[in-house]
Amino acid sequence: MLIIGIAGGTGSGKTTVVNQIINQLPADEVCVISQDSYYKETNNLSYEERTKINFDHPRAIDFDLIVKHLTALKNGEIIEQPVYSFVTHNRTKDTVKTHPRKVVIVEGILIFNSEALRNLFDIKIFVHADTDERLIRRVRRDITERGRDIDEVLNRYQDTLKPMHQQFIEPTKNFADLIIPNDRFNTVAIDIVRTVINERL
Ligand SMILES: Nc1ncnc2c1ncn2[C@@H]1O[C@H](COP(=O)(O)OP(=O)(O)O)[C@@H](O)[C@H]1O
Ligand SMILES: O=c1ccn([C@@H]2O[C@H](COP(=O)(O)O)[C@@H](O)[C@H]2O)c(=O)[nH]1
Repeated sequence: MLIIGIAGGTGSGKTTVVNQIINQLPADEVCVISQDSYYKETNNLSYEERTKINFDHPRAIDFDLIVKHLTALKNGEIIEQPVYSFVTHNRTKDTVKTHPRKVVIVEGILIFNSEALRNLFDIKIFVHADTDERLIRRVRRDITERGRDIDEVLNRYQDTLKPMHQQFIEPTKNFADLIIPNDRFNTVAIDIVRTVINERL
């Protein structure tokens, strides 16, 4: 099994890069684990309280469960990946059966913050896009796909996204084996990653 970790700031294009990597691979040879699925359960909080959570701080993530699930996949076991709702800011009651595959891709802003998780990756990739580009993408995406308004996105950006990016996400670039510049679509980098994967398949 080849386990690839793909980190990078919000809006850097991690999900897009993952989709570009996997869209030419046989579906039964690859699976994706999203860090967003592993936000800690907050059933004890009201919706109002959940909107105040700092989702860009490592303590918001259930790293123990990601490590447990990844280890289970490595051991050939099927896992029940949680499903997260950005509308309710909580896990839903659903799960997605995720089968062990030859290639497992884990993507998320904070995945290189956990040493235990880092140690499970065979290849660590950091997707980079400039701050202004990421902000523009985030504003567009959160309004069209995640039901937010412009004030909510900009306030969250100033109060948490920017400082958390500087404190926790950008420094983990140093752990990367490969940095993909993604201000524009980077087909050369995607081809290189695909070649590495194909060699291992
Ligand atoms: N290289 C790129 N050029 C232009 N837009 C991009 C690029 N990569 C991603 N996007 C767009 O930016 C937004 C955020 O990308 P996404 O892959 O969801 O980022 P992330 O998963 O890192 O938050 C999406 O709307 C996506 O279509
Ligand atoms: O309920 C939530 C949980 C998280 N977020 C934001 O999501 C991004 C991480 O997702 P990307 O796809 O990598 O952008 C993170 O910056 C959180 O602030 C949210 O808005 N609501």
